Amino acid sequence: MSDSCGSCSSAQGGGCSGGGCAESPEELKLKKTLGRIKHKIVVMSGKGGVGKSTVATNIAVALSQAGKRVGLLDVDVHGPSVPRLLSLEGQQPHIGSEVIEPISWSRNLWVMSLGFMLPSKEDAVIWRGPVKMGLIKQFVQDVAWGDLDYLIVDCPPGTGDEPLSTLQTLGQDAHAVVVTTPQGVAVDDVRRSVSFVRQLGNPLVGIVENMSGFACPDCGAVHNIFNSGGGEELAKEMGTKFLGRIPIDPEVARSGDEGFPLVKVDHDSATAQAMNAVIKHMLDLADALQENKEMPKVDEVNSENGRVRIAIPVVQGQLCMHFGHCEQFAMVDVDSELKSIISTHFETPPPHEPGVIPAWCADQKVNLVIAGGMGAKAQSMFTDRGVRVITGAPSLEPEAVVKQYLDGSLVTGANTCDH
Ligand SMILES: Nc1ncnc2c1ncn2[C@@H]1O[C@H](COP(=O)(O)OP(=O)(O)OP(=O)(O)O)[C@@H](O)[C@H]1O
Repeated sequence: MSDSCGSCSSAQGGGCSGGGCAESPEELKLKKTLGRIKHKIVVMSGKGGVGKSTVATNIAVALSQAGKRVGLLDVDVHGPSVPRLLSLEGQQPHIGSEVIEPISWSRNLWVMSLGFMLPSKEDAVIWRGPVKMGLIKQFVQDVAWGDLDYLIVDCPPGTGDEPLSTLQTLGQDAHAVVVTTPQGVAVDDVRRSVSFVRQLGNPLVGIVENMSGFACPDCGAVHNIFNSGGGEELAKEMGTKFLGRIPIDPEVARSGDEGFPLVKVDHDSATAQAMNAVIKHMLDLADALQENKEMPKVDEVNSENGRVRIAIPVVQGQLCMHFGHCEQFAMVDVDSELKSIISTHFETPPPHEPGVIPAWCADQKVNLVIAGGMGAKAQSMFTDRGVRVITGAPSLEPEAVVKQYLDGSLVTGANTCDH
């Protein structure tokens, strides 16, 4: 068995043929299911009770109201609350010999939750890690989700088995949304969640600050009774997007208790508008994927005997969102035929002056630059030297960015420096 086979599940199950790993029927089934889902969004939080399930449910409902085909998966094995939030308590999904039918909430929103499987809502679930991990995989692979525009996953809080298993099952193109409240402790926990997502190499959509200010039921205005802005500061510090603030609103709690998500029953209040502003970022993912289609494929980029050098500006070991302010460039050499990384080394660029870095990159035999933001002038200077440019890449470790680029899962957002 080759070294690279050692960690694969086929090898561990004894099914590796040695000349390349044959995928097990389960792995093929999972791949097929995931191949029919355009966007996977995992809603996480560092801490419990910050409104993660409320946000996940409202995202799913709002996307379905926008005409998208949506699946909502509640993998909070210790406190599944989605059935209550959608008035689906007591529903029983049909379990066939090969598939489980999700519960249909509307014409284009389907739901699966462990809550449907428990005999009563008082039942506690005491399962160890491997059982929970198996269950999460089964909920993705064995549920008849069909063709979806979005699968929204409500994860338990923290950075334990369930979020790990969820992201590993859904794959490297699953995006994370991290929910926090403005308080310091929650913000610290979120810092851990963001690092966790990055370590796994998954992209983040960004951070939502829930329970931020108070929406007065009498005058409709939002009052900042406690601190707010912690989530926004953290997003800035961690180089990710701030998706917006949602105030504390008694209507959110009431509509949740009654099983009608706020975005279904209210379109005009400050809170409904705040939620819709957050959801707009999920809708923008589709546009980003569209832009991605224009991305040059690795075999369309200039190369030297099939070896393409990709330069990524980095700061503190991760892609730097501002091209001109990077500390170093990671030079990642890839085999354009095998679509694999050959080697990575780091180079310190000369001081940033207009035109200097494009010339220096060309001297370093760079064929492609993948950056967060880059001005139009710099882009054309690269192009003039035969160096292709991709902008709007996420702030991840350089090899994680290149792996996503090579397997076609790199999702680019807005060019953060488009002057
Ligand atoms: N913006 C808000 N305004 C008022 N109440 C809210 C708001 N967001 C959430 N809540 C309420 O806070 C409580 C906790 O919310 P929710 O269950 O969504 O949190 P969670 O982070 O998913 O919790 P858990 O850690 O238990 O999974 C619920 O009663 C919910 O109705």
